[in-house]
Amino acid sequence: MAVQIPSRQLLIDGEWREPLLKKRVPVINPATEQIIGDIPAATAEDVDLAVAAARRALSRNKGKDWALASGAVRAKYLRAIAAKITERKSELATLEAIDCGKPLDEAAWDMDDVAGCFEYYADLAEGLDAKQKAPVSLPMDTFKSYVLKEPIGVVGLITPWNYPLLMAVWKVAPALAAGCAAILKPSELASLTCLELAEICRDVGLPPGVLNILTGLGPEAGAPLASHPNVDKIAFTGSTATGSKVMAAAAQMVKPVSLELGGKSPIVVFEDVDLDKAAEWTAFGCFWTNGQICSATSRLIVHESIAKEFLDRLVKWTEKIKISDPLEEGCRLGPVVSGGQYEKVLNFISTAKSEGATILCGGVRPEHLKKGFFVEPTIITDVTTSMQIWREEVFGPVLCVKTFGTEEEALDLANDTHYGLGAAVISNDLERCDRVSKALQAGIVWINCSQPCFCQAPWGGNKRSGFGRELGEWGLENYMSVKQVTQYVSDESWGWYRSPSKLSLLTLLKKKSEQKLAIIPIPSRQLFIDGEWREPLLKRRIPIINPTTEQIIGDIPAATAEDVDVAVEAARRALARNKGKDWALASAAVRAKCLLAIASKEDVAGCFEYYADLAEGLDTKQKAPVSLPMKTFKTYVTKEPIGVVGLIIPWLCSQALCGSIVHNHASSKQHSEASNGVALGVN
Ligand SMILES: NC(=O)C1=CN([C@@H]2O[C@H](COP(=O)(O)OP(=O)(O)OC[C@H]3O[C@@H](n4cnc5c(N)ncnc54)[C@H](O)[C@@H]3O)[C@@H](O)[C@H]2O)C=CC1
Ligand SMILES: NCCCC(=O)O
Repeated sequence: MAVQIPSRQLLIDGEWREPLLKKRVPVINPATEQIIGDIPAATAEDVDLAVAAARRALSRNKGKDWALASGAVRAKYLRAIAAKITERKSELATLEAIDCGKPLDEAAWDMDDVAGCFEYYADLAEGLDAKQKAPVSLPMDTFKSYVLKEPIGVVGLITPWNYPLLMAVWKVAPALAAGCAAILKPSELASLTCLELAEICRDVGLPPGVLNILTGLGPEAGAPLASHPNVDKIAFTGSTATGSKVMAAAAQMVKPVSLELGGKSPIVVFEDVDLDKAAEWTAFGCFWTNGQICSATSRLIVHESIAKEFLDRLVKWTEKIKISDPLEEGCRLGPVVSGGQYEKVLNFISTAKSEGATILCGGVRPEHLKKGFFVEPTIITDVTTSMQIWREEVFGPVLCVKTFGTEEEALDLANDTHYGLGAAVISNDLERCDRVSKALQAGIVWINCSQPCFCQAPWGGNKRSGFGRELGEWGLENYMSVKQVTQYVSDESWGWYRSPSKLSLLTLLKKKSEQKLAIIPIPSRQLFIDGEWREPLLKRRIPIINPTTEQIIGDIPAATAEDVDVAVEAARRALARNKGKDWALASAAVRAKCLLAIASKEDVAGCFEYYADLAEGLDTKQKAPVSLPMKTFKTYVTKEPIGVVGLIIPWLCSQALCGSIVHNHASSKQHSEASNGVALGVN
């Protein structure tokens, strides 16, 4: 089928604009290896124009046209875009399939998801208005406080090629719903549908500059966007290596980022499963989207008692997968996206072979396809945990396999990765599934399935898979900043300073307490590590100077990298002790008790007490159900501690601890104790 590729330019300020340097990048159909068109290639000069257009969009009519318009106004545009996507579904799906190589049926499914995502965020945009000015309950009735949620501003959205339009829309829809203006930079390997989104935005009359679309190369268009001083936030999906560069660039401007990166996700298959059902989910979990899914469950961990029979069955399912041109009817696996990706996948397979692994099936180009970047779905056994194929993301249709004997062994294997995006568990024992889900270190856990993804539920990873969550209400939060508004509502004057007409009581009290403080001895302390006072390994100390008298009044221990290592180890042990049950996996009420015990001993009690209350509340908020449009799946959300956290605080530490200068003013004694106690800890 000859498909017409529209010739497009960059979308800047609501207009098609030729790139200033007039560069273009060829579009190659990965199924035929032929050049079928080209896309405009933006450079830093175009990024400047797009950022300026986005800023204008935010400030036009004093913001009332977009950022300060009601959510209901923005929802109308989102719904109009959704309707156009649905109207053009078949054409868009075809463009997607020939651009990135995904089977046409999958591309059509993506277009439904794209329209659904715009609809979903239209609903959330409407809901935003009613949620503004949410009151904050305060312990003092002389103040009242509320919270405003505001659009972050101009956001840069950088996206990959595996779901070219869907990954873009996971960012575009919530960013626009929130009231941001955006610059989208899709992957140079697949941008056609994003350029059609540009045409759709023009069709529906989206205000100029609200969405700008810059196609082009990563270093030439993505990098200047990430480092641009007038961009307020970057949301990135792509490889861990590029994500780290984007984060470093954004850090120069202290710009927030959210990162959705790679993965090497496990699927654990227990001995009690229906072999065919489990085999189909295992194949789908790794071979769907031609294996190019960041959350692909590409490490199979199967119980040793069923391994042989299960693998026989899995090979049979795999060999039945129809590999063809993505536009051919019934295609279930197309080519990988590019020549570079094809070479990369084949190199992974040959390295696995040379390291001693066995190619159980696949591993080569399908015989019937002489052209195109096709790789047969591949299953690799005899894998060790030190092999590249076990540790690194392939981003192609390659599954590696290990067996286990006990649940504990399965979990050790599953969590044996720097990544933490997805994980799946297949078993008929739902209690076991629940237990295993809790212990899997991943942002998304599938039970008795792998990969289904709903725009209502949060998406994102831990460890080197990135941070921040897309989709659901969490996706909207990504593009909003939270503003606290606090008002003094008492008729009394504040009374902190000595009034010109009378000496305030508070000032007198303060003077008294200062006098008392002058005679308080400064305790001599060490570092607090692993529940013990420990002298710094290099035995260094820093003098404490009383800023009023300029005298040395004591000293504090000075940690170095060596002590940090010891403290981090202690914190990791604290998390792992008793399989986590002593702290991280203990009920939050247990942690609340500790906070209350501390509160009773410290003058900084208010903050500890407040978080003790919140900790107690955490338990009942776990497993919050997410309402889904399909009855065949159910989803819930749990909140887990991030892990070991380093807390670095400035010299105003006692205030930081109190959270408020209003009801707790700490003495200098408390200053030094606090800085000893909280330099590093487990959250
Ligand atoms: N966590 C998630 O939700 C997803 C993660 N991915 C990950 O993405 C990777 C594959 O996608 P690719 O497009 O190859 O990733 P990539 O990291 O090469 O490119 C991603 C995007 O970043 C741009 N880019 C490249 N260099 C840049 C730079 N220096 N500064 C700014 N932007 C730059 C590219 O042009 C592209 O638009 C895989 O590793 C996969 O795991 C893909 C899809 C979803
Ligand atoms: N089903 C969408 C998964 C997108 C991704 O690769 O993250």
